[in-house]
Amino acid sequence: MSVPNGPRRDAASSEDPAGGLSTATSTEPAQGYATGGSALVKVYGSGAAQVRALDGVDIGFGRGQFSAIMGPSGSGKSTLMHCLAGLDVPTSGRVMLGDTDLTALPDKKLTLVRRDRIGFLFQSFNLLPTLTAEQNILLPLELAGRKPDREWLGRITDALDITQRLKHRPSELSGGQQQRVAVARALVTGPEVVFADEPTGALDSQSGTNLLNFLRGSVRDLGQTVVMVTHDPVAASYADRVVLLADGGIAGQIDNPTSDAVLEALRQLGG
Ligand SMILES: Nc1ncnc2c1ncn2[C@@H]1O[C@H](COP(=O)(O)OP(=O)(O)OP(=O)(O)O)[C@@H](O)[C@H]1O
Repeated sequence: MSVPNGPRRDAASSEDPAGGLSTATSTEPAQGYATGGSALVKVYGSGAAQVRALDGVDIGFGRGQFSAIMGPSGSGKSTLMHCLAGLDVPTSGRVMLGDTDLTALPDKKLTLVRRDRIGFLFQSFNLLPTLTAEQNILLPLELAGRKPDREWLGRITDALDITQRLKHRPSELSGGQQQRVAVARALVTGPEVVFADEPTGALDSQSGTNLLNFLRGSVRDLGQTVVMVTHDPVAASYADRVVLLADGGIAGQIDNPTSDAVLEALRQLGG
């Protein structure tokens, strides 16, 4: 799978031609990044049942970078991603999407930001069963009242090798095809950031490899920013950077990770 030349990538290009690749570190504040958080705390429950899922996290993800978030079970990966993506609200701290402070937005505006500026990719493909593949892909645009860019749509679906399957419903597609439809849906709006939660978790290894290559290519060729939560060191090795979490805090980072380096880091964290 190769990645088409994109139509327009206003966000990824202008301010940071280096794509943030060399400058991002896990302890810098949120501003100036595609997405990030400052002093993020997330507390669930109260009293004896209280859990501090995030315990003062400072993190920035550079534009045009493919980042993986890893760590032992319960370390706060999903919580961090959900807070960054505006799916959950931190107890305190600030979440930035570009120059927008998500934590300062009222619910309605946050919904619009999620719809218009963020792409989502989950382990379960979350396609609507009654819609065709094409209708599923175009849904975010439809909800936004935006007209599809047919050329862009054609390029994405060609690159993902699903052009022949667009009239089919999800139940008529393989798991790998369904996930590729979900990828097309995540990219169709030209989002500033794609958040992916275990995107290869439900795929066979060949489909998973294809998907990771595509995501990698979208970063390389389109300047897409991708933030992925994964348990899989091989999946993480496709990223430019791995951020390690432990007990709700940043435990380290690995630039240009190999699966062995990730495995060793996780072993040290007890994951
Ligand atoms: N809605 C919730 N209510 C109460 N506690 C929660 C809730 N969501 C998460 N937690 C707790 O917060 C901590 C962090 O959870 P989180 O799901 O972010 O971890 P994770 O690193 O993604 O874990 P895993 O790898 O198992 O998916 C855990 O102790 C979890 O039990």
